[in-house]
Amino acid sequence: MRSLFTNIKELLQVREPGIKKVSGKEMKQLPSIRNAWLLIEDDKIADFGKMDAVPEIAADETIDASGKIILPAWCDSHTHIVYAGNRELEFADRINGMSYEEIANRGGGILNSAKTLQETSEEEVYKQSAKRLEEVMSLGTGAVEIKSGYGLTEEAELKMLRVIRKLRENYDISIKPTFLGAHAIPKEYKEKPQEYMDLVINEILPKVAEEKLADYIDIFCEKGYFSIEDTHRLLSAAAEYGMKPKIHVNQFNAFGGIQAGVEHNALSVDHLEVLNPEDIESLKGTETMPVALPSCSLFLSIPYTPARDLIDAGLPLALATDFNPGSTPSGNMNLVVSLACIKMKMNPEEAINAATINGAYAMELSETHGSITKGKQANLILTKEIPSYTFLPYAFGTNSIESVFINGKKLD
Ligand SMILES: N=CN[C@@H](CCC(=O)O)C(=O)O
Ligand SMILES: [Zn+2]
Repeated sequence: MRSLFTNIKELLQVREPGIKKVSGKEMKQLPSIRNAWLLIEDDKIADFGKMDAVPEIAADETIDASGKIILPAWCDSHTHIVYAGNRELEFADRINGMSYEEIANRGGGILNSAKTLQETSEEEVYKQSAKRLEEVMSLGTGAVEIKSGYGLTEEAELKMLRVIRKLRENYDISIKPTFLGAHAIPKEYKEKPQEYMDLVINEILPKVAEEKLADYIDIFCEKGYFSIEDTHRLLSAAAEYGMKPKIHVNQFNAFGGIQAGVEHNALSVDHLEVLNPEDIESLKGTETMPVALPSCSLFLSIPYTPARDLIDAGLPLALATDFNPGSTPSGNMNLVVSLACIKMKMNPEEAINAATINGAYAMELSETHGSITKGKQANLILTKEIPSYTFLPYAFGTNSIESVFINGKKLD
């Protein structure tokens, strides 16, 4: 099947093969072709160029994209899409003055979601999660990472990871699974947290590895959750199974989480709302991608990741949603890109790079996703008629997407 797009107002994020990520000043560059054509063949990008030099092409269908922009689908490298139920009651509590921390301390928060997930059947968790996955695909997401972490028992963590596996089997979208057993300390381990770490490392992790249920390891390295020592221990154990770290650090406190991640060659360090100059220094010269989650900052009214400090220091930055029931009940990458511009002072070019090629890097997908490159997966966003790509983050409440193509297929 060959589909030809013609008269594309602007074809965005056009790159040669081999670009894994963009950093610092490069993030300001968003290569594009104005008045372009694009050919997709089955699930891949076959060719593209300028309309004034369009070759004779025998296509099965031709789509006139006059006035419209085409860009690569979003790459969302940090989500918790698999969960059960919701936490709208805690949302109301927060409106009435309780903090996220206070809610967690009274047994709510992650433990609340874990209880619900433990009590929900695998089929039902799948059903609820599939609905969310379909929603984010329709919003332009073409590759996604999904974490466990609302199980917190062997049975429930494996249940979550099997749901992720089933989503991978049933949906034509790249999904990268991450094991986040160390997301919170269950109530029964409150006085003996080391025993919970023993359970995660000695019992659950080997089963996850045996069933090949996760590519990555994650931990919530935060005061009141897991320490630097826990982080070193878990990441060392996971390395034995070939699982690379993608870890939650510096959400509320900066106490060495980034350095721990970098020491273990983390693929990404995520959140980073609270950063000190040493954190930025320690990321320089590494292969670790910093990941910002601005919808979480919006929802919890916490600081936004200081994107300018990171980018101006020459570092790369990726943007992701953090879609989860407690801190970010939204998987909308379009909103993330808008917030990055409005609240983090990222330029539209930087935000689009962060949400495409750098997001792909944070899932080890930059060879196949994240740019308009010959041979890459045909994962595309076709916009409505819009004045420019800056209109996407500018019109933050508007749906500017006309259609989404994943692996060459247009979503219904
Ligand atoms: N911070 C840790 N984990 C999730 C939120 C968990 C929750 O509140 O359910 C996050 O990334 O924001
Ligand atoms: Zn998260």
